Amino acid sequence: MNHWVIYLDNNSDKKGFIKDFQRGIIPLDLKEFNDKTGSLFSAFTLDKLIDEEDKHDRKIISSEHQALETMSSGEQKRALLHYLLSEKPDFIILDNPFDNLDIEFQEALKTILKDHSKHISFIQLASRKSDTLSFINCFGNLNKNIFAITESTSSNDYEIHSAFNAVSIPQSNTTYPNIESPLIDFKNVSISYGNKKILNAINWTVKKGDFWQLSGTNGSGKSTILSMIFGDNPKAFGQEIYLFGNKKGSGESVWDIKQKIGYYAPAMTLKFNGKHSIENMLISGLNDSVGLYTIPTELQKRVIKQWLLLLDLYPIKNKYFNTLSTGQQRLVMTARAMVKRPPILILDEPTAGMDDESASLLVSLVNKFANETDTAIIFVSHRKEKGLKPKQTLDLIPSEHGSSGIFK
Ligand SMILES: Nc1ncnc2c1ncn2[C@@H]1O[C@H](COP(=O)(O)OP(=O)(O)OP(=O)(O)O)[C@@H](O)[C@H]1O
Repeated sequence: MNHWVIYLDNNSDKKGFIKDFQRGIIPLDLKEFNDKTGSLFSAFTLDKLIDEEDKHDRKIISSEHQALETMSSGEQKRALLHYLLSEKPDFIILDNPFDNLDIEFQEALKTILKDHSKHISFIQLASRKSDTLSFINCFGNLNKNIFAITESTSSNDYEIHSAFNAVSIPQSNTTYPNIESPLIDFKNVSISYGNKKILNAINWTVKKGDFWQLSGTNGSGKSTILSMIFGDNPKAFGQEIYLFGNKKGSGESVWDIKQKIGYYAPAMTLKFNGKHSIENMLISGLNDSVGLYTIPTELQKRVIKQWLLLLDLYPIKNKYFNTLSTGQQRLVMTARAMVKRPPILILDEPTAGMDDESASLLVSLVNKFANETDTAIIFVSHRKEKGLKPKQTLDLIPSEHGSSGIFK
């Protein structure tokens, strides 16, 4: 039985390839899949299922106890795989299956896939060569929408970039009066959902200029922590959580808090599918808006020009953001979260789904933020991202009493 890996890079038209495949427009080399039934294991399928469950108020893969939407990424992927396998397709396309998964769950997923590889073919779409499944026996790559067979490849060791050296991180004209340090202070924070204990007595202080990696296995509570800082998770109220010196829930609106935090998670990119130029995308970061509703000032334009030069995008500043490669889009979005030089920058799994080269570029940019500014950075990731230089790590270690925090 054949199992394929198809390597993706910044030029790959993955969406187009998947769409064509589903419509039966299949490259000649893969014609063994003609007239076979296939399923798609991807973030896109999950979003569709969540939407459908929501709209029709019915469980498709939610369990008795929990809605799909509230599950952690690992739990969602486990539920999705279980559901797809139960439908017994001839093949499953695995779209970057290990994104957002911790090592432990990656291993569990590899075992499940290997067990099923005896009777189901897998087509793995992989941005990282090191993710290649052990039982893969056919290799290809995708350049734009052209598929080609390649030699079997062992994982590549990507050179870490030290790009962005020519220009310093630009200043901003946004000011933040009365910012108290510590910026974030969790005192003995414990959170449960019903009987399920999620966080157990977390004590965590983030100060000006800190560079944290927040890590932990799937379901350990990383998003829960972020939602208590950046979101309006009602579980935060009644806890001893201080943001910029104020107790959470004591008057400051979520909007007040969001103004002082730059935030980027890859899912946000989908919101920007209109016709926004790269320049306007960055300018809109100064105003925290999706589009550009006010005419930018000369000063704002000057600041953004520096950012465009830094990112080496100045010559194409008028190009539409949605025509850029995934890697370039991520760089722009990460910079966009930083243009107002916020006291806190949160990057939530920013390298998920990126190829090795673009991930190393993004890592370089984030290291530069840390070196040249006093913004406190919180980088959430399961991967030990090669080249990333956080000064401290908060690792969430789950137990039946909820996750406790270990500092490294
Ligand atoms: N509204 C909710 N109701 C019930 N359980 C919830 C709810 N929100 C989160 N959980 C549970 O809390 C636990 C922690 O979830 P969280 O999303 O914070 O983990 P995570 O570390 O971010 O995981 P991942 O890396 O997989 O995204 C999970 O077991 C999740 O199912």
